[in-house]
Amino acid sequence: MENILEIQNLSKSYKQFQLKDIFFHLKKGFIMGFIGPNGAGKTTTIKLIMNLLKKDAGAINVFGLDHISHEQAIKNRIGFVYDENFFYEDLTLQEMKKIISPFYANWDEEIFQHYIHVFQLSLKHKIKTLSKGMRMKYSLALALSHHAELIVMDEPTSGLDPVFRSELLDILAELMQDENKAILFSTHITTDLDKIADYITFIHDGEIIFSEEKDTIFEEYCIVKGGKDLLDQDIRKCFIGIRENQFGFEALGKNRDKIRSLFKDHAMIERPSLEDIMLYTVRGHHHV
Ligand SMILES: Nc1ncnc2c1ncn2[C@@H]1O[C@H](COP(=O)(O)OP(=O)(O)OP(=O)(O)O)[C@@H](O)[C@H]1O
Repeated sequence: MENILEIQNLSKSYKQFQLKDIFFHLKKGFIMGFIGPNGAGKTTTIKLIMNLLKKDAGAINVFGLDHISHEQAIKNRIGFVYDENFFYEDLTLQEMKKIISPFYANWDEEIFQHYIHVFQLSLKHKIKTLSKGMRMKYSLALALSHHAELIVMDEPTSGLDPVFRSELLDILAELMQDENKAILFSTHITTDLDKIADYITFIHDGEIIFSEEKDTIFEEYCIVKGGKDLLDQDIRKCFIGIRENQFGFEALGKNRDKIRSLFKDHAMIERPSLEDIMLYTVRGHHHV
């Protein structure tokens, strides 16, 4: 299966933050959720992919091409949505579209008009009158109207109400009927991804914790709930994160089979959500 996006040993240092040896790849036909808490490095990684920031080291290939030497050709084939999208505030949506659309060889006016209608936007309105959610919808309409093969979205659901968030997820799922496309979708609203993502890449403090198929993640990780009498030093070491209170504990573990054989029927073993995996990993062994 062909990789649409390949990132290897990518590094970038700021004064107080380092992106360390980032690696992951995204295959044609799949949706990847890129998750991590605030400040983990999601936007920095995405800006590096889009060559909006200069990397210190590493390689980024999009459609098998280096992202800098083939920047224009690559950007023609990417639909990019992020909340700092630059628009001229005094222009109408129609005027702004007229500036943007000629940059894309495959611009499709019919699709654009379709999304403007579905998203209930008016092309006569000025950009500066748009709410945060409407602005995001406009960015989406632009990104989805040039037959992009890779859609890169940085926090596309932030600022959107639950009804539209759900509609957006349906639109993305529909786009994936075309097996030649792929989507990279960064968010900290992990419930959005439970539904549609095929792969999850989890970044924390500038490092990739895992980049795996979603189903594999759910097979591997588990939540264990039990009484405090079950906990000793060795057992604690089996867990990635533990929450304890006076009655008992709840913990995130990896290697479900090993944990099941360790606890037998003395503890409850459940399927975690992506949010559980993120929270326990970030908080580690702190008491809460
Ligand atoms: N231009 C910059 N100069 C210095 N530090 C920066 C700069 N841009 C980002 N950072 C720092 O890099 C870290 C990662 O930021 P980034 O925006 O990539 O995180 P994120 O995962 O997208 O977070 P969020 O979910 O809050 O958007 C943060 O600590 C941030 O303060």
